[in-house]
Amino acid sequence: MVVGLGFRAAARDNPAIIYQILRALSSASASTVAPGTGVAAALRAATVADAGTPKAEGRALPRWLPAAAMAAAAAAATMVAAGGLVVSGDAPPGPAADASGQSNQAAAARELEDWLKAQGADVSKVQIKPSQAGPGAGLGLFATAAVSAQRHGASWWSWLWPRRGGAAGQREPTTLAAFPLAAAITARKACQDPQLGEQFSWMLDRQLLDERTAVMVYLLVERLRGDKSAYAPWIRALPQSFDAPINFAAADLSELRGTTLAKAVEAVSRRMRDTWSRLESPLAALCRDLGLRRPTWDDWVWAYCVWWSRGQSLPVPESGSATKALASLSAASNGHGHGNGASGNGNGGGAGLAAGAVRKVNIEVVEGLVPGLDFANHRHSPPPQCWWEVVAPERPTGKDATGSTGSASASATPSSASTSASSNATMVRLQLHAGTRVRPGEELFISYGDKSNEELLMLYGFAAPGNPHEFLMLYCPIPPQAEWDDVMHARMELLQSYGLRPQFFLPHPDSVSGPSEDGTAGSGAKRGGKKPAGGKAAAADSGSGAGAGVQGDAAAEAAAAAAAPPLVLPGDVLDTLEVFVLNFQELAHRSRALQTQTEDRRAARAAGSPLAAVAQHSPVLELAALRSRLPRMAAAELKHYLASLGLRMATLTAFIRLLEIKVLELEGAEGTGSLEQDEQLLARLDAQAAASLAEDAPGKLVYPPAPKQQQQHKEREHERTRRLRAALVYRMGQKQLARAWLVRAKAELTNLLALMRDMETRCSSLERAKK
Ligand SMILES: C[S@@+](CC[C@H](N)C(=O)[O-])C[C@H]1O[C@@H](n2cnc3c(N)ncnc32)[C@H](O)[C@@H]1O
Repeated sequence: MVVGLGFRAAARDNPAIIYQILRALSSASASTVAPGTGVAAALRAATVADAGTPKAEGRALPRWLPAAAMAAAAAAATMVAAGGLVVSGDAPPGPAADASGQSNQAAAARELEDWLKAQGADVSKVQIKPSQAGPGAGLGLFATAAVSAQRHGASWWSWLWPRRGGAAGQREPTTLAAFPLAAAITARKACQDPQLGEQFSWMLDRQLLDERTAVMVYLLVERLRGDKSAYAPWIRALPQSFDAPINFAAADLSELRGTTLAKAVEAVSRRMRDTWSRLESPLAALCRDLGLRRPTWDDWVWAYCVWWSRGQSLPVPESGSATKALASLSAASNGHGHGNGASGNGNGGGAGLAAGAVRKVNIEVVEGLVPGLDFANHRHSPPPQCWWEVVAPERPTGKDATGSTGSASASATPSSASTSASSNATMVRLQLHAGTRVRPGEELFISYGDKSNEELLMLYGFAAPGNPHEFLMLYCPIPPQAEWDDVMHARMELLQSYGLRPQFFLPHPDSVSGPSEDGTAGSGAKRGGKKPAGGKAAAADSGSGAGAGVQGDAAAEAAAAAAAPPLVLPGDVLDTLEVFVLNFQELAHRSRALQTQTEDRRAARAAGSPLAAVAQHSPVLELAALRSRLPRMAAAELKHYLASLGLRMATLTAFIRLLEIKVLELEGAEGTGSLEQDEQLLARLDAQAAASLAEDAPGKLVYPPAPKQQQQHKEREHERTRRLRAALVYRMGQKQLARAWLVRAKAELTNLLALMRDMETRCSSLERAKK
């Protein structure tokens, strides 16, 4: 069975290619690597040899969009910084202060701020210091002044002086900080490296190295360059270790037993090791030539984690604001002039476009790390105050984007960017959401996107309690391809025609919207849907213990099922499940129906007629509605519905089986115990955190300071607890989801069976009466 990474978190490593490239690099200095040399031949050979290697699945960069949650955080006046340093509030370091901790971190943050200013950043309204986002959150961005951003729309005084109020939606966003794109670390920047630039350019031009790997390799080399690196102050402020599970020790990993993440971590670690095994020696030779120490596996993991936890896709407009440019593009493609204000980071925080103001602006997407902005932490609730966008200097219309845009700025060296946050440099701006106000000293949050805890933990090393974007991933078991019979082939072909995979994602059952009246799939989570029940509430929703279901005698069971809210399965989930229960004839029938539908749509498109909405492939069956119509149904209709309900019964049974397996994986002997046990463990951790908070109260001086060994031991304990807590929050969410769906699915099956029985009874009595 293919282990799919539900969150598309796998790195796009191309190990064979990287190996060849690095080998080539190691045997040639900057001036000697050129097309047509022996190196070029070696690389050509490498590309040919690699042609058969399947491409790793690409994934969208973690985009920092607005959304929701920070949790247990407030408790963390004492926390272990991501760099493994113990930080105690804001108090200046006294004799007992951990010299390697707070003072180092504060000094690193100050040095970073000076460096950012020298690059041309405007950080006058922000400060980088220890975050309060949660245990291990490291540093964060804080406001140094009170700032507020007015709501979009007319000002309150506009009825008095209408013209001074300005048009609704045209207000410029309030900028809290601005970072020059020229200082961003991108593949282009790697190409400008005085020693390695030519090699990077040459390899990227020939697509022998992908942009992300180039940036990771560049990051690694920059770190090894130490004080000589152009980014030294930034690198010094970065975490030295990460809580992402690829760094977990075996004991930490065992806390994830039975989860999708555990499988994903295994797969990613294997790929990373594979990449490293190919990278290691050529990279070592390269570093030796540069006079740097030999890079280690830990260096590679560090670069990998830095990239995945801080990298961004930067939409760089040729002119003006990315938000407006994106709005203009969508307005132009929609053929009308009112943008929706969707920003570069998708948070809709930017100013909208006034009607008639459409001006098409080209955008180039650059992947990279933006020093300074990358210190902004995430939360989903309360909503983050900030969002970011790239703003290029205004240029006259009509020019082509690619040559002369922000990308040109992106290619400048850091030092040449010291033009201050002036209007002639492309800047990445941290903007305040309209209608928001921040106080001095308040931590500024952005959103990393509507990410589940699986994604947050995998990429960023933390999980957010009460995350509204949680989902459960289920796999349909597939035998090895060599064992497929005709039916299995037909199943997989139909699945592929639907554009589906043998796996699906389940948000909380309360957040799924039902199918619309025309039968179109109500797939996915309902926006602003009911918040998933957490903790005890969810446990109550889900019965008790592993595999808990509706218990008691048949009457009580039926009554409980009848009282349960109806099960709404997202359309794609239903379609996927049905593919695995249909028989051969039914599969062929579905295939033909799909073909007809495709042809109809093609014909409609050619004729310029409106396209019919794509309907969910399985029929809409609302049990309550069917039951209320039952007394009026004729025999033919009853038979028709009995056939459909028969299929639904099989689908539900398969679904329940998958859920039972999942619950067992999570809570059974191979898993990590029951949800109730997890709740108790989390409560214990909270109590311990509260106790140690009192012990390590900010400003409390301990003299003499604890011996280094003792401090290190304490730091390791903190790290272990932090990882355990993150694993707990994530796995509890998974257990809650699995149980909630199981209870709902079992109740639906009970109701469905009762309805089928009643239909059959009515059908036979109608037929008897006819005779
Ligand atoms: C883009 S960086 C932000 C800056 C980071 N705090 C630092 O010290 O460098 C992302 C990392 O910040 C931390 N982080 C961000 N938001 C967090 C949150 N809500 N809770 C805990 N850690 C968080 C995680 O370690 C994550 O990998």
